[in-house]
Amino acid sequence: MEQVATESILNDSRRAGTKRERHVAESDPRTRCPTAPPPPRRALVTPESASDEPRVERADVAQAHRIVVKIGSSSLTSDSGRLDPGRLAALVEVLAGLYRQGKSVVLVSSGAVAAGLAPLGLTARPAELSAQQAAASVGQGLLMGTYGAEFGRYGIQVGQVLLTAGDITRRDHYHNARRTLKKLMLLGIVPVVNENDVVATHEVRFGDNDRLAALVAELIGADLLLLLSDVEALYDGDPLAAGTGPVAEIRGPADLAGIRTGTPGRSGVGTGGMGAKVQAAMTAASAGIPVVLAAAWHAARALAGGETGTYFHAARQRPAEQLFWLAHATAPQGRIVLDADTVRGVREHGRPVLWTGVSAVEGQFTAGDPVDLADGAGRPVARGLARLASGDLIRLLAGSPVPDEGSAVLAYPEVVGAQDVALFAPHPYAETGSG
Ligand SMILES: Nc1ncnc2c1ncn2[C@@H]1O[C@H](COP(=O)(O)OP(=O)(O)O)[C@@H](O)[C@H]1O
Ligand SMILES: N[C@@H](CCC(=O)OP(=O)(O)O)C(=O)O
Repeated sequence: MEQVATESILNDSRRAGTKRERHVAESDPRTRCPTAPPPPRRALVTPESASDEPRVERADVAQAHRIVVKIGSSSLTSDSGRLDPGRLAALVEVLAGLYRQGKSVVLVSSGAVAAGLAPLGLTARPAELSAQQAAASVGQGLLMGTYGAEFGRYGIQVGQVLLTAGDITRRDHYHNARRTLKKLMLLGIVPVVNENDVVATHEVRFGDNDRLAALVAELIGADLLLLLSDVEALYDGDPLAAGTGPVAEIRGPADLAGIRTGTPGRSGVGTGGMGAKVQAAMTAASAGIPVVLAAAWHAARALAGGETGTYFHAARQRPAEQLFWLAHATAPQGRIVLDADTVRGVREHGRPVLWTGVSAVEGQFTAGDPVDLADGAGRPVARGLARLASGDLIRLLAGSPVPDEGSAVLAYPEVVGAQDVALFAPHPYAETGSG
């Protein structure tokens, strides 16, 4: 799971109550551009103080109109790890209530692999990818059949939307997915989204659906993301360990300091664990979307703005869509290491990356590809869109002529334009590796 966060999120977490089901370049003349660069645009959202937008509070959740609800495998399965139709029915009843109020709902549902276990005679999630894919192939149909029947009881139609990480990475596909989702909602159909497990590979895979849900929330311009799981909230440590407790709210990255998240719970069917949920929640929050992380059995209460689960405050401004996509939906094709002046210029002044500020090039990319920008210690600073192919950049740095494009490059020596940079912020919470 990529540890990408935007600068946009702000700052004071409070621990809440009970412990119930605990299961639960700049001035260097070398870097001056001979032609005027485009005016620097701050990457993503600037801190909270820069905005006059009112902060959305938890109680406002009840007013949300366009809602993405994500439910994990662990909340759809019985203790034996099989799909539990009763749990699906309970969720659908809540979502149908939203629908009746005229709200638009997109459901991101895991559970395909779990639903396929029994028909394939399996008792646990298989480790082998092809076996998971076979289970998902059988299970996705059963999952949709059950959702179709349950929503049908309320006169609601559902539409299946299967996405791969690759679909989201490509900008034209990203836009296509948005068009389809919006059309379905316009038609009064509830989209049921899952990863297209059957074609996903180890390399290009969401794995869990948390990040997918955050991306879908941005895609449709949601005003709420509800992440439902088998635990009542984000805990400040392993929920099963003594002395840990639920966290009521996260106002920004600083609140994550000291919080330890582990891998999936004991259901044995979830995949991402709490780290993936926190990452997804922060991603959506950085896009200006408030997030509630709650237990599936508290879905109705969470949607009514009740004090349950963990509330992640949204950034007050939505970032430019292109920068959100760049930071969160793309996969870097290579890495450009920058000198210290250029790092400062990019981070603090929104300046472009000039080839003279590049100290090393890693990987193979072509012009237009997403690349990570790193500092001298290799720490990722930002993601940007390369204007030069890696080969040309390496030739340029070596002082060799660049075929065809040489004169253009020297006249306008930006390797990454200022408007094509999305800054990263470090994630202060720790992954423990155990749930
Ligand atoms: N800090 C934490 N707070 C809450 N849950 C945690 C934490 N660390 C690990 N977990 C585990 O994460 C599990 C939820 O992740 P996962 O099994 O992937 O669920 P899902 O199927 O809903 O995606 C919980 O059951 C819990 O045991
Ligand atoms: N796409 C997969 C999701 C796998 C999974 O378990 O995800 P999650 O429960 O969100 O951690 C499926 O439908 O089985």
